[in-house]
Amino acid sequence: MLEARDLACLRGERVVFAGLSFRLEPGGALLLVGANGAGKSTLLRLLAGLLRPEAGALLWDGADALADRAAHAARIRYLSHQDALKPALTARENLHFFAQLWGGEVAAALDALDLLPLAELPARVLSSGQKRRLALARLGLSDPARRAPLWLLDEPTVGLDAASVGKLGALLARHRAAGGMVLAATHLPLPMPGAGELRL
Ligand SMILES: Nc1ncnc2c1ncn2[C@@H]1O[C@H](COP(=O)(O)OP(=O)(O)OP(=O)(O)O)[C@@H](O)[C@H]1O
Repeated sequence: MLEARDLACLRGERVVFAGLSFRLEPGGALLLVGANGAGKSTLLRLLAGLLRPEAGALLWDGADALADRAAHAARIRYLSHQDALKPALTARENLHFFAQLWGGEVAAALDALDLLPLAELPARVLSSGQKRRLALARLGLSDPARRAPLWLLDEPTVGLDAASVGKLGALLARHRAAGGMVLAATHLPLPMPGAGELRL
């Protein structure tokens, strides 16, 4: 279980948020909402272990989640605003790189976001929505032994068409049904039935 207790975070000299507490149980999901600049991306970066909280604690099963960075990295998948694709590699090769780290079936992960017809194209020629789909397809990788329970998604549906939003919804539902958790910052509708809302 993930628990944030009284988290505070500074960017530059400014307090972005303080006194932030929430819990997320296996199978749970939380939508991060708030105006531009409210701190949604900042919170996701903090939860990913990329920023230190100024105050408060982040706990995983009751223990300091950030004490062991490698252990924390293994339990998360973080999708930022950037798609983190290698432009010269094909869609299939981009996923193959991550499959070597996490395991999983590249073809099935491509298929989950309807990318098999585009598999042999270099990432640089994909449209922006297709690039986002390829970034999201990484979530479909990993064998059960290396499954990362906590997915941190920053504006996952930007640029996606309605069919792709539905496919992402199916991926999120499968993850949660297997006990996974999702935290997603978004200004757009995201199909996550039963998700809580955290307003920053
Ligand atoms: N490296 C930085 N140095 C100083 N301030 C920063 C830095 N990064 C972000 N900030 C500030 O922190 C605040 C929160 O930014 P953040 O990107 O978390 O907002 P957000 O809620 O994700 O916004 P959006 O909806 O526009 O994506 C903003 O005021 C931003 O200017």
